[in-house]
Amino acid sequence: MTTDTPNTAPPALVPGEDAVFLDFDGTLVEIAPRPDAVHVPDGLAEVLMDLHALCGGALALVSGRAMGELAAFLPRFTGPLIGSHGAESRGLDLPGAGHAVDLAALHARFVEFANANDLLAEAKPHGAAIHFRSRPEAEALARAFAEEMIALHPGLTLQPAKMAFELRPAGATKDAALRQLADAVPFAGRRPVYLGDDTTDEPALIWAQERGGMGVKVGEGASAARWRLSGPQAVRAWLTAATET
Ligand SMILES: O=P(O)(O)OC[C@H]1O[C@H](O[C@H]2O[C@H](CO)[C@@H](O)[C@H](O)[C@H]2O)[C@H](O)[C@@H](O)[C@@H]1O
Repeated sequence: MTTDTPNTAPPALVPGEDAVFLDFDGTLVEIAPRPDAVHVPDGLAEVLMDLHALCGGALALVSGRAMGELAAFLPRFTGPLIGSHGAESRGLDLPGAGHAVDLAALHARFVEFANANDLLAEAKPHGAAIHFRSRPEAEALARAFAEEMIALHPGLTLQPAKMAFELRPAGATKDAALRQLADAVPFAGRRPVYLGDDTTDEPALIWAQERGGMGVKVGEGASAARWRLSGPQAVRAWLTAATET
């Protein structure tokens, strides 16, 4: 259930006991006008690598982004990645998602619609997204298009995002991926700590708390998380502090 999260900063991480799961956009890095315009601050990969080591390898990035993009944004982070909402991963024993969608045709249709309506199409390895951040008034138009595409592509489902509508494989969710990993090395026996900013993160925030861990909502908005950090800068400072103790 989504509730109003108190504006209470989480207590310090305990790297010897915690398993840390971090969303990317809006959590580790600030939201940008376009998906390819995010700024990754100097030193972020190094902090993540330090914390990954302190946590005995139990730190993973968990994103709706394509895994290859995550890797490209953070080339010096070599730890586990979960991309495309759980449909793909690196360094983890996850099955990935299967579907029978003609992605080339889907991507072409998204580009055609975006060009005709001054929107932005994002081709993803397991789906696609239509972004309306540059034209907020086009939200209903973008949603109608995404719903039309869903109806034509069984196996994909609608994933509302920040100023965007995505199509992702049904069943590929962040919390489903984490449920499959939680009892395996190096995460087993550790307290899950999940940080996220978006609706796609809510089930994972709830999952972490149900397992006796911490859910940390990043930024404004209602959430089921018990803890909150004000934005990516506060997240980075909180993570950095955990590497300095
Ligand atoms: O799960 P996340 O790591 O939070 O990724 C969610 C989606 O993030 C990206 O879109 C969002 O961020 C963009 C850059 O800040 C922004 O321009 C856009 O409006 C946001 O929706 C990404 O493009 C998607 O593929 C991710 O699923």
